[in-house]
Amino acid sequence: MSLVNVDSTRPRVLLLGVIEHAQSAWASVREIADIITPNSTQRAGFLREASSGAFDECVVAYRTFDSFAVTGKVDAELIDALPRSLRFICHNGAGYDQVDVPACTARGIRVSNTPSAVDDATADIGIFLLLGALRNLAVSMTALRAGQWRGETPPALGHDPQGKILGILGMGGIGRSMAKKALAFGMKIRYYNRTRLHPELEREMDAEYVDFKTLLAESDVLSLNLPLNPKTRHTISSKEFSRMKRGITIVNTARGGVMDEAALVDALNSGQVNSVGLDVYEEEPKIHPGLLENPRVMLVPHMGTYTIETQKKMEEWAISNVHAAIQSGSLRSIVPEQRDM
Ligand SMILES: O=CC(=O)O
Repeated sequence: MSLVNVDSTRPRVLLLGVIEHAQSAWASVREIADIITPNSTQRAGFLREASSGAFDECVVAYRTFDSFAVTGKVDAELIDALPRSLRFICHNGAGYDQVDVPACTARGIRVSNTPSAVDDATADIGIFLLLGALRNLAVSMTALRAGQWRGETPPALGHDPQGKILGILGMGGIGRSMAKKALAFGMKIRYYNRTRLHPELEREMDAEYVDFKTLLAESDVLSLNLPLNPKTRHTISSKEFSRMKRGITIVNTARGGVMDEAALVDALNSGQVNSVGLDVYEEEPKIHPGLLENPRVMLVPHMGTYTIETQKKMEEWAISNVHAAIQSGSLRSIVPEQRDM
């Protein structure tokens, strides 16, 4: 543990990860709280450090997606090692599948994420992957860099987005941003979500609400925009692929685990899925070899929010949750599962 200028009357904040961009927002936290950072670099050490009392009296933890490398999942075991004083976990990211929310709830810890800050950047990558997968750009981009122009076997002709049905599975902020951008490419929007959108929002995106089976059956392109949790794991697997139009294109900027990667490889190999654009993988940073080998797969390494502007926005949002926790004992954006807490 390292700690600077400790004042026992000031609240303590546990910093899990690094603040890269929002330095002035973070400085304002430093003014009102003592910041504690772990020395450990892997989970076993972190658990020992936590159990030794190094983080005692911390009230809030700020965490980044990359802090997973040090702490592993924020699960019951980790929470048990953390001090009883901890009341809030402020996650920097929209997706919070690294945090076991029911385990936090059981210990009275409230969790926040950074919704909406990520919407545009993630949808932009979604559109890039959608166009890239429709146009089979992975093949020619790789060939060009290898000095082979379009390659020995030039890519098959691609498809235009105009007039195609884009099915959006999960119509939260990213799904809605994806819909608006896809409209500009002349796509027709259908969507399925647990709760139907307000009619005004549907009109804004010219989006038609359909059931899950219809979405699978009618989409030319399917975009996955749903969060990963135990209920959504492998929402798309062999049965679902078999219900899709043959030759469909799929884009996933959500989480790898919402789609069964092994079943996806089979569906690509059989031609049931024509092409795919992926930003996320089931076991990042490992990628299924069947995806790496397949030229009809367009891959980027989880870069949905990887822009200076968006990273800064996300940090500022997560820090605003730390502020709210310290100053008013509440959170700006508590995760939906805990809204009644
Ligand atoms: O993947 C990015 C995020 O969850 O914000």
